[in-house]
Amino acid sequence: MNIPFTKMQGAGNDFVVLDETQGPSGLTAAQYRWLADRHFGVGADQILTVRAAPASLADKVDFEYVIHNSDGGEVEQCGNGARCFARYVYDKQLTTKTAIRVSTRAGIIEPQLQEDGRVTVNMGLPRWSAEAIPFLPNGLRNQAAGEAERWWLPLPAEAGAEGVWVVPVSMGNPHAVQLVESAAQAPVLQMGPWIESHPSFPQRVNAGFMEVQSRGRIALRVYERGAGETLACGTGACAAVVSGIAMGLLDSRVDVQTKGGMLTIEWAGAGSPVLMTGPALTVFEGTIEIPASP
Ligand SMILES: N[C@@H](CCC[C@H](N)C(=O)O)C(=O)O
Repeated sequence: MNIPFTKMQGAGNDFVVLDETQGPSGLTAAQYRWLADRHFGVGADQILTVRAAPASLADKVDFEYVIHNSDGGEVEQCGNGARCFARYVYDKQLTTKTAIRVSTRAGIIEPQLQEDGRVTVNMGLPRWSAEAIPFLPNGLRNQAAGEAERWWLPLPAEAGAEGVWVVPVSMGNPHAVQLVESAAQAPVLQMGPWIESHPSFPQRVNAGFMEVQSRGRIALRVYERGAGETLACGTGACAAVVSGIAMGLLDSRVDVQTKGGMLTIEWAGAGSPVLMTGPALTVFEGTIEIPASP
C-alpha cells in the first residue's frame, strides 16, 4: 500500500501525520510500528491520524485525531501532536479555522493557531482520581505535598533506586511525575522503563523527571509509555506543571525546558483547563510503500 505522509515535529517530539479524512487506511499495529521505525520506516515517536468528525460529534468538533505510539499501540492523548495536528489541517486547507475543536480518545481539545506560528491548546482538566489515571494505590505509602498527594513506588534494584515518590495524574493519558535535583543527570533511561511498566499503573504510564528551577521555570525529561525518552512530551509538561502547582512549588504560568525546545504551560488551579503553548513545524512530506505484513 502506498500512502502519502507528512513528517512534523513539536519541540523535537516527532510525528508522521496521515490524512484519513476521505476514509480509513486500515493500518495494523505492526504497520504503525513499521512506519515509526527509524531504520525501516519514516521514523517518529508517534503516528497521528487526521479523520473527519465522527457522526455522533459532527455538531461539536471539526475533526477526530487518533494517536499511535511508536510501539504500535493506540493512546488517548498527545499534546505536542495536538499542536502539529492543528498546524497540519490548517496548512493543508482542510479547514480555514484557526481555533479548531478536535475529538480524541480522551475527550475534546481546542488547539488555536497563534500569529507567531506557535499553537496554544486547551488540553482540558487534569484528573487526579485513581480511577481516571488509572492507578492502583493498594498497599503503597502516601504523603501530602501541598494539595497534591505523592505515592511511594517501590522499584527493583536494577532501576537504580529502592523507589521514588511520584504524583500520579491524568492529562487524558497517565503520568507519574517525580522531582529530581537535575533533569540532565536524572536516571531517565535506567528508571523510566521500570516506572512505565510498574504494576500500580495497569495501563502503563509516562514517567516525568521534573527539576524545579524557579517558580516560573522547570526542566523536564519524560520517558514516554510506548515510545521511550522523547525530546519533549506535551502532556508530560502539563502533568509536571499541574503537579508542581498543586505541590505549591510553581506559579500559574511556567516555562518548561525540554531537550527539544521550550513549552509554556498555564493552569489557574482546580476547575480550570490546562493551556499549553509551543511550536509545531512541518519537516518534509513524501509517499511510502508500507509492507502488508512488516
Ligand atoms: N508525546 C506525547 C504523548 C504521546 C502519548 C504517550 N506516549 C502515551 O502513551 O500516553 C505528548 O506530547 O503529549
